[in-house]
Amino acid sequence: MRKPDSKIVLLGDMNVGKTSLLQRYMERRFPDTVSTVGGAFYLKQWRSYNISIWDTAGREQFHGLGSMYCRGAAAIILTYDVNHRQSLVELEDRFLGLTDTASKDCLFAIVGNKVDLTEEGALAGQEKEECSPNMDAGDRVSPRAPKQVQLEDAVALYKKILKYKMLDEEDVPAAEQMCFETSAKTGYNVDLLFETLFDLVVPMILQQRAERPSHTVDISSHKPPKRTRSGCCA
Ligand SMILES: Nc1nc2c(ncn2[C@@H]2O[C@H](COP(=O)(O)OP(=O)(O)OP(=O)(O)O)[C@@H](O)[C@H]2O)c(=O)[nH]1
Ligand SMILES: [Mg+2]
Repeated sequence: MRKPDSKIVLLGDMNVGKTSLLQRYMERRFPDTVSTVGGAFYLKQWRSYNISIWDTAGREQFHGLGSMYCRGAAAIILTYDVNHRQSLVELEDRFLGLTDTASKDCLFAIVGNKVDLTEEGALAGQEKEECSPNMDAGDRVSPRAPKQVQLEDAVALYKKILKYKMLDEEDVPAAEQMCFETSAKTGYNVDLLFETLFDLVVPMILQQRAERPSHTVDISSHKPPKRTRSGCCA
């Protein structure tokens, strides 16, 4: 297997839907999930590049592994549940520090999942998309409530992250481009999320390649050393 060209990591509290988002994108379905143990990864070919996408465990007991998974990451998806404010708070309190091992120019996306459970999601007609024949989880009817976390709260967190990382707003993608509301259940915005990130990491891959010292020796331009009379090389 070829070494991945880039790495994207999903972080966030348990139960916010990290595994479901990844399965929705990679397998185009919404299966029953079990709480992740440690981590797992998928490999996605995007154009001619291999991108690894790491799913991590949100459970407290696996917290120590988070920074290991983030090592060298080109992008991190910080995931919360729009129906649980605390899951957004946890991103700042518990997960942001884990990203210190990521690449220095790491991108951040902030993703509020489970919008299908909100009144707003229902009004936006997201239920229509979910009637797929492959639906095998979550097809129970859920009571709807107003969203507990607004998109502006995610935008505010994005701006805090830039400060924490000492990044200039002008040098990174705009908050509006990097804050998403999704539903792994209906598929709402899931392709947009992953594919926006893939398109943003490709130039990073190209830049890394350009900066990497070349180990290739051009033998056609190599001249053999001149021989001296004594037979030693000059
Ligand atoms: N209604 C709805 N339920 C969802 C959505 N995404 C995930 N779920 C449900 O939420 C529960 C947790 O989903 P997971 O994907 O396992 O959550 P996780 O973030 O991977 O959790 P950990 O692995 O423990 O960190 C499951 O019952 C999912 O079916 C969504 O968009 N809408
Ligand atoms: Mg999981």
